[in-house]
Amino acid sequence: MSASAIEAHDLVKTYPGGRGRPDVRALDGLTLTVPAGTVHGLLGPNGAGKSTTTKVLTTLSTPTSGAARVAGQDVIREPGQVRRRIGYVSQGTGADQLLTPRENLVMAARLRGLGRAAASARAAELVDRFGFAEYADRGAATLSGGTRRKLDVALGLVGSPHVLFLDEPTTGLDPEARAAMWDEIRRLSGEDALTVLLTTHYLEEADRLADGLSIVDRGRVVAAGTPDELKATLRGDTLTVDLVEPDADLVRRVAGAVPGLDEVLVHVEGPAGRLVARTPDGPMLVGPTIAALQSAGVRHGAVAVSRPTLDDVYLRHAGRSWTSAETVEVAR
Ligand SMILES: Nc1ncnc2c1ncn2[C@@H]1O[C@H](COP(=O)(O)OP(=O)(O)OP(=O)(O)O)[C@@H](O)[C@H]1O
Repeated sequence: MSASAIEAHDLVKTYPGGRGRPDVRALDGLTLTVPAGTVHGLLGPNGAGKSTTTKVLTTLSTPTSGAARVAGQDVIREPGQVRRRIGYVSQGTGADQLLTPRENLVMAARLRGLGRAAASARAAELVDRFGFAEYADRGAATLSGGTRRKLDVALGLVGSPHVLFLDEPTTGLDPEARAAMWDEIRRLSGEDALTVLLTTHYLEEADRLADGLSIVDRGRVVAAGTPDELKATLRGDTLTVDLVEPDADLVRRVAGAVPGLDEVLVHVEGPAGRLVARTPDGPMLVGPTIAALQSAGVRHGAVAVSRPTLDDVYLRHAGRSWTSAETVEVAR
């Protein structure tokens, strides 16, 4: 296998709009390279094109144009070869709730063409590796959400893939189960030199887990690199001021007039609000910003200066805020 486990070049995928509506360009020239043995995060908000990318790379969907190779094989010309080398864990559970985890694993192994004895051995290996011994012979429906999701991942590994695709592996899990899943994914990639491509809309997940990241917006990769590299592209600090019953227009006007405050965002949710701005020197700007807000009669709470986060990176590259794309307004 080449050093890249996934190479996608200029992928375009167009869906018919239907009823006279224009076509939907779900992928608009998406290019992606994932080195073998790494965890790569495809990060983007709903509708960015993450699932469509995964479908093309797992051969479930044919691109309108462009090319891609996965585990050294061409997804369009050699889809069968690609499928033999990958595992895919979709958003919904792949486990049969009427079977036990062990029976699910055996069935998946049999479907992959393993004989009875080999399938049982593979299931036992995965039960052991995922620490399922206690649950292995209970109905899958009785498992906790986190354990069920781990079973999904184990099912994705039955065929000993080179590349594992995880579509939103922790959506719907509580924080503890999410952290356990992160540990599992890290362990998997470390132990087996497995390449993992995971889609997520959790910035924290991408930051903690991914060796490399591609930020996807409107069907294109708008920024790529390690989480630290991406954050390092932003110089300066983020200044955040909690607001009490704010007048968004007034706050935007006042903050926008403070020299040195850039990319001022005002986010209002019910009686609470938040001012977020970028600045080359956060500590120096706290005083002038608070003075300006107070002299305009704006009531505020906590003030914080922080180093850039992936949220800021996304804002810079996609031109809109991550956490509240619909509610945030940008003033420049
Ligand atoms: N089968 C389809 N027919 C028409 N449009 C589609 C189809 N599948 C996806 N789309 C559209 O393509 C765009 C990208 O969708 P996609 O599901 O890839 O995004 P996503 O980033 O995975 O979002 P989510 O996090 O919601 O799964 C969206 O505008 C979506 O509505």
